[in-house]
Amino acid sequence: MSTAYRAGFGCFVGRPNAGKSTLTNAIVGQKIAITSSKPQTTRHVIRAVLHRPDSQLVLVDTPGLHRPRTLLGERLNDLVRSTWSEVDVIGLCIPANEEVGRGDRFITGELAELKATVLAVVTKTDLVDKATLAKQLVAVGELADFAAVVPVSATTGDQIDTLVDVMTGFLPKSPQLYPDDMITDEPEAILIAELVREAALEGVRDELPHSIAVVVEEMFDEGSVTKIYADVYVERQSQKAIVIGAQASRLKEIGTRSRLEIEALLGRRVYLDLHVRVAKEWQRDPKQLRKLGF
Ligand SMILES: Nc1nc2c(ncn2[C@@H]2O[C@H](COP(=O)(O)OP(=O)(O)OP(=O)(O)O)[C@@H](O)[C@H]2O)c(=O)[nH]1
Repeated sequence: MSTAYRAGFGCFVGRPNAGKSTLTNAIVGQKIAITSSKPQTTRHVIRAVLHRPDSQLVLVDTPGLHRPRTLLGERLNDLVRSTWSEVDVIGLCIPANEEVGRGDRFITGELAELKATVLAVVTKTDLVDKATLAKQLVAVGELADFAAVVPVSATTGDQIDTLVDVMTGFLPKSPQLYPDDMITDEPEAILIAELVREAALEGVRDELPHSIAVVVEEMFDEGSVTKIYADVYVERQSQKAIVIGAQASRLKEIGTRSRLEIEALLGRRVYLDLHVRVAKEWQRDPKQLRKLGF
């Protein structure tokens, strides 16, 4: 008996910090989506293609839906909604260690309008004991009539395979969508920019994540080394000083950290040159936004 091939798009949604990016990484088994301990850092729609003998799940990474305060915020929300309307299966992520709240209810309401199959994913199960998890599964089940409720831990890998099985089961019968060897269709430059941005964000405790943007200006191979020239954009002169640090110590740290990640991504030695520039109020300026890829 032959089983029909299934293929389609899936994505994870949920309030900021719900664990969407980490989950995507755990599923793909490789660092593609960018995680950070700060909320709302996922910006670009990054597809990860998950191959199985009889199925192909194309994961689309969306930024968190949030109250738009700037033009950038509005664009992000538009991006989220347009992504949601294109996918076949949506995993609503709700952390096991935080009570179901208004944010979850808001997103659940938005999802009800869509054609996609919606399942709930209770994330970060490693952070709670069994009794707490059981209670959370009940609370999540009461939120809506989900197609399934799957508890997972991206950190330990627990139930990750099960989640993929469940999501794949909801995909439509379809021919393969992408070639076998494809993991992501995101241009390398954007992944690299995101790695630099992630490193830049790590040390800046008091700044909003949206105040930093990174653009790879030039990238070429020279012998065995890939040379990359990237601009780190901040909004204000004072932020520039913070990113650079005393005697450029922070900038060096950002460079070292992201260079190692980029070398791992490309599998080559990398020379990375970072320039910090002030793009005043860039979050509110449509022209700047377009230049930075939004
Ligand atoms: N212990 C534990 N921590 C997790 C797990 N998954 C994610 N985290 C942590 O939770 C935080 C948020 O994870 P992200 O994957 O960046 O969350 P996100 O939903 O993509 O966040 P936004 O980009 O803000 O929407 C990070 O500090 C992760 O390390 C998990 O399974 N276990």
